Amino acid sequence: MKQLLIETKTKQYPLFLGEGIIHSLPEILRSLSFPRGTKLLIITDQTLEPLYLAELRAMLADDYEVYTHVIPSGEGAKSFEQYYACQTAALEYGLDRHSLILAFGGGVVGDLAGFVAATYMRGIRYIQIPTTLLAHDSAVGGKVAINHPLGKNMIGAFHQPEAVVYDIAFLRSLPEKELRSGFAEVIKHALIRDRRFYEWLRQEIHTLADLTGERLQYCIQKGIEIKASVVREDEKETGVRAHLNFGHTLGHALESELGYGAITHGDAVALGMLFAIFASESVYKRSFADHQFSAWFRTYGFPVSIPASLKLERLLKKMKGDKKAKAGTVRMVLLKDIGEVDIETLDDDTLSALLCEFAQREVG
Ligand SMILES: O=C(O)C(=O)C[C@@H](O)[C@H](O)[C@H](O)COP(=O)(O)O
Repeated sequence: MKQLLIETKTKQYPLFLGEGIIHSLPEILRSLSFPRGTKLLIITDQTLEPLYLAELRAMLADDYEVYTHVIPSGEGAKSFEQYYACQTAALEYGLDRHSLILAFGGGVVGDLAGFVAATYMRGIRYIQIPTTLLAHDSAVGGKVAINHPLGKNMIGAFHQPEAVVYDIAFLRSLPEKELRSGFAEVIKHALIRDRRFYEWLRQEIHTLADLTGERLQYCIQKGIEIKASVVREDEKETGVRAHLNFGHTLGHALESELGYGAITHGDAVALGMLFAIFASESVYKRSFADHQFSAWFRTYGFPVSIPASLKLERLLKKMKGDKKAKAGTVRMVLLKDIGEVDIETLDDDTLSALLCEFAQREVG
């Protein structure tokens, strides 16, 4: 089992990474140095419940009074209704300020359960136990949130977990679309900070089928290290942390416009990255050979053009509501070079023209 340290201004916590490490969860929890309460609430989703919940519950029963709460699977569960149901469960089970929440699942469970932990009795401890590739990103760094029909992750907090326990054995049973979704964030991490890792990806990962064994573990570890280095510099997104939003300005608008869950987060971010690269070429007057990126992305099955059903004006409106926007003006993360990004302010006319051109471009 590997142990990485996630350090932020307010907290340091371990990330345990390995195959089959879920079976060591009781020992891992005992090794953590916070005062232990009596109650523990596992929040998970309907897909994971029949596969693992009974085993997980039994594993922890010697150390805790274990309670469980199951949410529907999918992005739609990051809703106010599900958040409220989690809070009701926590109150009914009598969780107190010393209780612990386990977020057992992918990004949706992690974001929702983390936000429940951030706000229950003004904040209690929680552990992230990611089960997807996407969660190599979302489980690290303490961003927790639910969605609003008017925008993705609009209601949330920064609340760091006590630990992240990442058992890559869970990834074996991931459906292809979930693997692809997580891989988009791996590509993002490479593009924003690490040219050599980007080159490695282009050489080694030709199809999603290559994402197994040592290659998969390398992608996860590199992604986590890059994410951790950004969060170490800037925990609360006052500066460089916004770079992690590369591809997300359009990506989040797509998710919200299509309806949460209609497109995976990673597919939306991948298309958002293609748009960001397209905009970067125009703003920085340089060429990244956009068509090559589109062709590369297409080999994994990512969408490369904006669905014709979407209205560009509505997408623009959502992009203007992005969290990085200032006084209604969009600030997008753009690619200066492979491994280097910056934030640029784009006025409405420029953004609108770029989006139209992007939507109409020929993808060979
Ligand atoms: O951790 C971050 O910071 C990120 O921006 C990582 C993103 O990949 C992730 O999707 C995040 O939840 C988006 O944050 P948001 O603040 O734009 O909602």
